[in-house]
Amino acid sequence: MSTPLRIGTRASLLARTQAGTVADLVSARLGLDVELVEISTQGDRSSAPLATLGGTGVFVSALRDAVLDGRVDLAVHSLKDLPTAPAEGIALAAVPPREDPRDALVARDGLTLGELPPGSVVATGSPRRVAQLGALGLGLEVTGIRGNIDTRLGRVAAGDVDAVVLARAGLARIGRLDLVTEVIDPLQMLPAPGQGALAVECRAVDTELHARLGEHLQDPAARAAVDAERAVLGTLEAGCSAPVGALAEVAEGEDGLEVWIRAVVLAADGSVEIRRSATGPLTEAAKVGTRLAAGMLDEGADELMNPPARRQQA
Ligand SMILES: NCc1[nH]cc(CCC(=O)O)c1CC(=O)O
Repeated sequence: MSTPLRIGTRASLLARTQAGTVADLVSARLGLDVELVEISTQGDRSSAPLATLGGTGVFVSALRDAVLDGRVDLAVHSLKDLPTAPAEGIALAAVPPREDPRDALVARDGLTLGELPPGSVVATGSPRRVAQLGALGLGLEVTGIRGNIDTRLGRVAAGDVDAVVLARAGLARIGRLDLVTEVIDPLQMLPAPGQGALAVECRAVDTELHARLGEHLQDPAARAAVDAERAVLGTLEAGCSAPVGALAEVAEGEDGLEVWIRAVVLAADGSVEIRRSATGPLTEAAKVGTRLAAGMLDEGADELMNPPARRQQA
């Protein structure tokens, strides 16, 4: 192959590492030459709260534009940053093997959540993490934070805050697992749908490339798990800024591989929550997620996510 396959990435260390992982897979398994191309996005250029930048899609659309107009052939995203609505002309070609999806605590002095004294300041910009920290009832004070992983870690090192909560996967990818003081059990904090997984997108018209990526890069269990988790988010019509956690796991059942999914929807402060789980065949992963979320809506999930007071303010 003379012209290399161009892989679009955001410029952050995490994004470049993720794209590098995919580049290595493409080169090893498809035998193609690859080239990384950095694309800057609105989410990278601004330090405003994500919600004010238009929420879910800020990191994603600039990369998709580069795929659609032919500057690059593939885009690599953190799957949890993808909006649930499909994008015109773009195919989700592969979900490679997933990192550990759990959240991680990075706290001063090696402390765990249970060891942080009441009144300790924990920083996170994620409504899902804010709500679940509140639900733990530990008397922690939660404060907002933005910026890349290094910036956030720096706030603990500088003593500005007592702890931050981050995706364990991001820390693993940039080689900072040494800083983790607790990997948070999903019983205490369910991760964001798709957390720890990567999305490899290409042009929908590149059907041959799409098929080869699906065959050689995709981990079928990871794909099924994120399909189930994203179906929860899509059915709830919630974005990445909603207090929704979901985690699907794949295991051998009586009739073959099964997906088991847990999900939670919380009030913003974590004072009320709806929690459910469901299971079904791997081949119907998305249906399992949809069914689970429909049950949560029956229990009032929509009112929890969009309380009347907040509707009036908007
Ligand atoms: N929302 C930002 C974001 N998008 C993906 C990751 C980490 C990697 C992943 O979750 O796969 C992060 C940072 C974080 O949540 O700590």
